[in-house]
Parts: sequence; structure tokens; C-alpha cells
Amino acid sequence: MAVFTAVGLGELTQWIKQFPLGNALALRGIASGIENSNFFLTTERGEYVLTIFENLGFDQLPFYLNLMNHLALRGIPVPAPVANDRGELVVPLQGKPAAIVSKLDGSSQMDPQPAHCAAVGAMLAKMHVAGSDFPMQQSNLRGLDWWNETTPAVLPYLDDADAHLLRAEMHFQQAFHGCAHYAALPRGPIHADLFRNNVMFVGEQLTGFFDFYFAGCDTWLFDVAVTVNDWCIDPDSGVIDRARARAMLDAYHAERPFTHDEQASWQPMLRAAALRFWLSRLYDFHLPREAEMLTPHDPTHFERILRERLATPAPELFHE
Ligand SMILES: Nc1ncnc2c1ncn2[C@@H]1O[C@H](COP(=O)(O)OP(=O)(O)OP(=O)(O)O)[C@@H](O)[C@H]1O
Ligand SMILES: N[C@@H](CCO)C(=O)O
Repeated sequence: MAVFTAVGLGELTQWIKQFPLGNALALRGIASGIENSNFFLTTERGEYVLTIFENLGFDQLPFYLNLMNHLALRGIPVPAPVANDRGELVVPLQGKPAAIVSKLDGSSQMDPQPAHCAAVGAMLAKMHVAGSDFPMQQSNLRGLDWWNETTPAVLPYLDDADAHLLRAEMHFQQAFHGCAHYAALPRGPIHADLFRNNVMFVGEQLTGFFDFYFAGCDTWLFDVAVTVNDWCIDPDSGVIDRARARAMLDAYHAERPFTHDEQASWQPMLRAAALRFWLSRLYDFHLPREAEMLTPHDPTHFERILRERLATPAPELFHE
């Protein structure tokens, strides 16, 4: 149950008055999710999601909420934050930061077909373009600097083969992040965690991207690689499913054409995206936070994906 902070409807009676939403009529805890306390909130104005942030602070949150607001205003289907009567999107509740956002229709598509992957690819490209004039800056907090910090913390828990893989991949990624192709990659705000459980569908209609709490400024190609590594694979082996990957990449390319530097960086970036989640899962598995209450995700899934990306050439980003 992912409600770490208990809140009752009674407590919201006064608090909700700062928002233009009328009275709170119902509040229901949401079971899934491992980061925050989430509730479906019914008010006189409609259905919303109330999130109480368990780990993120008042310093980082304005970037995420303002980015969602920016994208929503440009027609990207993301939860639209509701501002209070002082124009604030992040407001304390029980001493923790909290936000109210619009509720998206639909549910996650955990068995995606090429049509779903095409819809995600097209919307991801539209989101990148829509975010390109977003004025706030916050780096991807799970980027290379974080990998450099985290690698020595998890290495003692790995057997020789895995430790060798991690060290070798870190060397490779440090060199890749310093190369000319990498420097030339287009960049801007990215979602950085666009897994199947962070997208809503009604049938084949994409109804929203959500959970922007790992977003940051980074290369657009990293976002594409994270997304392909979750949506377009055989879940047991990590092997890329060519039909789904082609559908996603072609749909993205039709909205925002990939560049030649991106083509040259594609395989290293798929490895970077696998490494990012292998590391975070290793960290959560071996060094769980004190307040963590749920079973961490399996790190070996991304170790398998990384080994597979090292072994097998990926489908081309686009046909030259
Ligand atoms: N705006 C929204 N509209 C509809 N449902 C939502 C919305 N935001 C969250 N949810 C629902 O709440 C669930 C948990 O949300 P979310 O994934 O953001 O939680 P989290 O704690 O950040 O978890 P994790 O980091 O594991 O993804 C989602 O799976 C979804 O069902
Ligand atoms: N998508 C991440 C969890 C954090 O949202 C993972 O699967 O490791």
C-alpha cells in the first residue's frame, strides 16, 4: 500500500480552501507506486490526484510541477497541477510538500503492441519539442554524476563478474559522455522514467504521461533509450522486439527527426539507459532507505538488458 502519510477527509476541509476546487467530497488511497503517498481526491469541481511527497523537497519540486504545467498548457496530455490562491503549485500538508493535479483517464498498458509503442513514440517527440522553451533548469539527478557516486557504494555487494561489468561499463560511459557526438546531441527537459506504468491508455488511445518526479534536463535520446528499454523488449530476455521498436522509433522520427549524432550514439545510449536502472535498482536493493516499505525492483532485469545491448546490435534509429 503506497500511502505512507495517512490523511483523512476531515483534515482536508480547511486545507482545500486555498484551491479553487470547492469542498473535498471523497479521498481514496492509491495502492500502487513506491515513492510517494497518492490519493484520488473528489471535489465539487471533479476528480484529482493528491500527492504527498515522501522524499522530494520544496527545492526540487517546483521544476517538476512547473514542467507539467508548461506541457499541459501546450496540449501534451500530462496531469495539470492546480495552483492555490497564492499561485503556488507545491503546498505543505502535514509538514510535507503536497500537490494536486488533474486525474488522467485510462490505465497502464503492460502488454504493449506496436500501435501503443507508436503512440508513445509520437507523444514523446511532441513532449520534447513542447518542453524545449521551458525556462527552468534542473539536471537529471540520476545522470552520470549520480552513477559515479553510486558505483562505489554498490560494488562491494557484487560478485566478480558483475563488478567487472559495472566497472567496464562506467569506463565506457565516461568516455562516451565526453565524445563529440554526445556533445552535439539535442537536449532539454526529459521525463527520464517513461516506463509502461507511467503512461495511460484507453484502448490504443494514449491518454497521458505521468510521474514526472525523475524529470530533468538531459539528452532527448536518453529518454528514447529508457522508453525503448521498457516498452519494446521481451520481458524475460531483454531482447529488443523489432516490430515494437520500429513502430516507436518511426513515430518519434516523424514528429521530431533524429539527427546523425543521435544515430551514432544510439547503441551507447541504450547501454546508458540500462546502466542507469541497473544502478538505481542495485542501490535500492542493497542500501534501502530507512522509511522504505515496499519490495525493491529486481536489479538483475537491467543487468540482463545491459549484457544484451552489449551483445546485439540494436535496430537503427532511422533509415538513412
Ligand atoms: N494524474 C493521475 N491520474 C490518474 N492516475 C494517477 C495519476 N497519478 C498517479 N496515478 C495513479 O497512482 C499510481 C501511483 O502513482 P505514481 O506512479 O506516480 O507513484 P509513485 O509513488 O511515484 O510510484 P513509482 O515511482 O513506483 O512509479 C499510478 O500507478 C496511477 O494508477
Ligand atoms: N521505473 C523505475 C522505478 C522508479 O520509478 C524502475 O523500474 O526501476
